Amino acid sequence: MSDLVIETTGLRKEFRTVRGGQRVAVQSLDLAVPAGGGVHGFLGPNGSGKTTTIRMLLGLARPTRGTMRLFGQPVPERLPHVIDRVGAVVESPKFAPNFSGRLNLQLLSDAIGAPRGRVDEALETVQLGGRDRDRYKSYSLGMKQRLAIAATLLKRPDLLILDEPTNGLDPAGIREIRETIRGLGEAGVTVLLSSHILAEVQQVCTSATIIGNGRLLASGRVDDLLGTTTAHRVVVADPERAQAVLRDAGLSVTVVPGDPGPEHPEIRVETEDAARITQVLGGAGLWLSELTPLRPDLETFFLALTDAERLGADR
Ligand SMILES: Nc1ncnc2c1ncn2[C@@H]1O[C@H](COP(=O)(O)OP(=O)(O)OP(=O)(O)O)[C@@H](O)[C@H]1O
Repeated sequence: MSDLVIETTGLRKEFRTVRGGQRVAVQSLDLAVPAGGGVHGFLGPNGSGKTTTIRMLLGLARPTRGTMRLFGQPVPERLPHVIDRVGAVVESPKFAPNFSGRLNLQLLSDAIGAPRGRVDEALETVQLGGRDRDRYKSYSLGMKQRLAIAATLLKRPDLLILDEPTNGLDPAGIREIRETIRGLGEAGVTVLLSSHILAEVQQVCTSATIIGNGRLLASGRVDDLLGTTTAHRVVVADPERAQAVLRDAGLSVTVVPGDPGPEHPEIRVETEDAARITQVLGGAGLWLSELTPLRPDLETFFLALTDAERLGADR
């Protein structure tokens, strides 16, 4: 029994262009999303092949080459056997505009024969904020997106695939969707969350796959991808003396303009050993007002990877 919820091997998709040429949207993609719940980011710049990959997994597009498995079952061949365990929001779902969100869900629930109470349960999870009896057409984009997620929850999926669910939302809408997704991951649902907004995804994902030009660039736990802290930011009243003292102790130090400005410089010390910094400064009678571990964020990591990919592609 495979412990991967999603597994693709050598996946490739070619499209024919109108001029009779060929566009490779996905090439040799090995995607592995572990079972056990949590949010897996599927990250890549616009046009990198995320939607195409998701469409193939859901049987909406046919791969040119390669194999795919959902819950260990080969798809699309065995898709009918696993599709009940999969919820997906890929394109804007079609709801009846003049019916309430609740009625829309009730109709869907009846259509799939879901047990009574599922509609309440799904609405509870996405927090429609008491607007469930209002007409769908009066909903904000964020509410429409939350209703779409609620619709997928009617069958209590083990795997939820969300393609850019925060596209077009304002910061408050993004935060609400993020909290919903985080809650689902914590409740044991495995979520594949595609996005090109990295800062956003970093806050909810435990693991991630990064693609560029249809190719795998990196995959793994977010903590492992980013590595550990290698430097600290230090704020002290006398940065000049602090620099000298730290350098005398053999530490590598750079001075960076602080926030609110260059008149409040901060010191960057290239060590993961926070205790050593406090010991050296304290020994010289210099007291820290701030000590912050610096880690690369996913955005920096992603841009470095995808820039390298772009440079490679231009060659
Ligand atoms: N039906 C199609 N016919 C031709 N080319 C296509 C088709 N669908 C996608 N493509 C191309 O395949 C590439 C990958 O597109 P895809 O939509 O999968 O990327 P994406 O990572 O989801 O991007 P985005 O973040 O913009 O949604 C793009 O170059 C796109 O133009």
